[in-house]
Amino acid sequence: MTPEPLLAALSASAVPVLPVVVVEDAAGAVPLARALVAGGLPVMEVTLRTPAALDAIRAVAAEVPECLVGAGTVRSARGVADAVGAGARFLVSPGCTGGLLDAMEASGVPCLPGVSTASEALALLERGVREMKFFPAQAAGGAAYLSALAGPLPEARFCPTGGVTAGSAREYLSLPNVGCVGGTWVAPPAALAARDWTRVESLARAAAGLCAGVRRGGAGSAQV
Ligand SMILES: O=C(O)C(=O)C[C@H](O)[C@H](O)COP(=O)(O)O
Repeated sequence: MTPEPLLAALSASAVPVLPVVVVEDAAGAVPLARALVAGGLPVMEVTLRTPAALDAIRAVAAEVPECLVGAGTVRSARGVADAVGAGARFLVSPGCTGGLLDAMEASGVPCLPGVSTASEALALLERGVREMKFFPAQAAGGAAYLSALAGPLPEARFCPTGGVTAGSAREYLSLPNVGCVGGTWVAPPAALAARDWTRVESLARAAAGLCAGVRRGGAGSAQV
């Protein structure tokens, strides 16, 4: 069964912003998810970069069902299995290999494999994958680069991540080939370390306000 495309769903939602979080303390994951939901962003990508990540996914999946929790920094078939086993409802990777894509597709949950070049995007399109993460977005060329890909690769839809900020999110979202934007600016490591959920909620609310209603791409506008 082909899972529901993630970017299409986020793009169609009121607020196409994907908070990326690096969780050092699994005990903070539930209040973090609740703060994001309260701020208007009911989705969270937990990067598999810390020992606490899988417990964090497990806790949010069990206790905050209104938050769509997924895993980021998925780099291997093992990471796919661990993340889905913990309850991840989507998977995001910084780059992609054939083996990783096989595992992601077999997982049964929506995936955003990472690319940063036209050739990598073409390789995914060749496999029938139209939704991808563009990483590291800012360092790889930013909105100008993505805009340039829209001509030759009109069917590809991207989630730019890596260096995206409150200041650049709207510019990305105004591109026809961007379905949502992602990043840690909504839940910065310092706020998580301080367990400052009020700050996270207010950053989420600001991001939601900033990005609501921006004209954007997404599967709905994907004309091939
Ligand atoms: O490796 C992955 O799969 C990732 O999830 C990478 C993250 O999306 C970015 O590292 C977030 O970048 P910043 O928003 O600039 O902090």
